[in-house]
Amino acid sequence: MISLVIGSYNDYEAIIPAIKELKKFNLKFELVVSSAHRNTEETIEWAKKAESRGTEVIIAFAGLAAHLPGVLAAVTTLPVIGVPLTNSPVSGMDSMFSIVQMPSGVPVATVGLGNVKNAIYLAMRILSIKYPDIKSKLLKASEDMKKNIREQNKVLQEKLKDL
Ligand SMILES: Nc1c(C(=O)O)ncn1[C@@H]1O[C@H](COP(=O)(O)O)[C@@H](O)[C@H]1O
Repeated sequence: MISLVIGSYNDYEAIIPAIKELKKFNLKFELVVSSAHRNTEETIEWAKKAESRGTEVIIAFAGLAAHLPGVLAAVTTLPVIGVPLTNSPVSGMDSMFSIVQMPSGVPVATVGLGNVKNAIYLAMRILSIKYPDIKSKLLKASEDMKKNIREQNKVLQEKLKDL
């Protein structure tokens, strides 16, 4: 199971594309709101129990001073992916640095600013080591992507003829 955490209910809108991706691939997930800053003890308790509840990868989405992924990573050995959201006056630079600059021994994997879908793909890659059906889904998605680019190229070549 993939466990998704958002630091605030206000992050929900931004992560809808990630939820759609999870549903598209028919992956088991849970989504909770929990904050390392605002309900610290509960967040730590949740993360400590995550593995025994069946979580295999945690994805933590947060904006501003995004300490959430790092705090989760500090209390579990599960892989944690941190996603910097872009809702700040500095367009997510604050969350990106908070997530990426973890001290040695407490790694948090990350993806591009606001790239919530890539967090799902990265989680799938981690899980594909254990689950062949997830690997098949990734391979199929990769084939679809290639097909899509070939189609885009066809359209482009036709457009060029008209110039
Ligand atoms: N970065 C964190 C943490 C944390 O790291 O624990 N908790 C909430 N937040 C972030 O604060 C932003 C503003 O939240 P509010 O809109 O609720 O004030 C959200 O993007 C959330 O992820």
